Amino acid sequence: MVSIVLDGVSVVVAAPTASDGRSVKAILSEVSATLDERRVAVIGANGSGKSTLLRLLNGLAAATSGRVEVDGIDVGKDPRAARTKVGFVFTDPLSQLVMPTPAEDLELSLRRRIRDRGERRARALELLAEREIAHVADSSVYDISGGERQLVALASVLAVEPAILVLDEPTTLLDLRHRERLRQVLAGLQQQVLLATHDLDLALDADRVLVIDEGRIAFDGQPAAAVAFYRGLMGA
Ligand SMILES: Nc1ncnc2c1ncn2[C@@H]1O[C@H](COP(=O)(O)OP(=O)(O)OP(=O)(O)O)[C@@H](O)[C@H]1O
Repeated sequence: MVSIVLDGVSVVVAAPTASDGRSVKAILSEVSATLDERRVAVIGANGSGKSTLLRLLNGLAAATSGRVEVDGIDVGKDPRAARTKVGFVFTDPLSQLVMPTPAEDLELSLRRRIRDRGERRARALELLAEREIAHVADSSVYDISGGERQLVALASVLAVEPAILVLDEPTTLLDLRHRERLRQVLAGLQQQVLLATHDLDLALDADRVLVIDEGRIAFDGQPAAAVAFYRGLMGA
């Protein structure tokens, strides 16, 4: 399995305050982990640093110190190469569906791989059919449901066959049926999957779970133990 290496990673940002106007805030502090399991979940309180950790993998966030590596590529040195390895699915799929219809969005993803327009369209429809959403191919992305949009975003990201799939709170906007669909899809993927979630059932599907607390890894291990630890941390 592809590996993700976080080696002493800190992310520090300027956090101006009324008193000194120049203080800084550590969003992540000295985070180290080598992740080579197929399914890794990251859980933690709001604002603990989960999204920032995920965004380090494709260079959307930059490490202030330490090293981030995906599939042997140093993200800090070559974020462009890292982005070819990492597919990113955001909580709100509308933030990443850039074309008017699902079919066109997939065709855009496929443009470098399939030059012929007819072939590209056929492949786009095939990929939508694989996700059981072929019926929305030519609808406006604004007219389809949030669950359908999430599946379109996933299909578009997977169309370029990334080695690693990163998802930031992918079930937040989904009803129970779409959430189950997404869980099944994730379980069947060949890619390494790293996701941040508040959905503890989704975390329990993982092979390994990191609990982030105030920018540090507070627990790293088996899902059931990690969820129990997190519940304790939350006083729940
Ligand atoms: N570029 C930035 N500049 C300043 N503060 C930031 C920046 N990025 C993130 N933060 C802050 O860092 C903290 C961690 O944010 P992050 O989005 O990583 O948390 P999270 O664990 O994903 O939270 P949630 O569960 O609410 O989505 C938050 O307090 C956030 O406001």
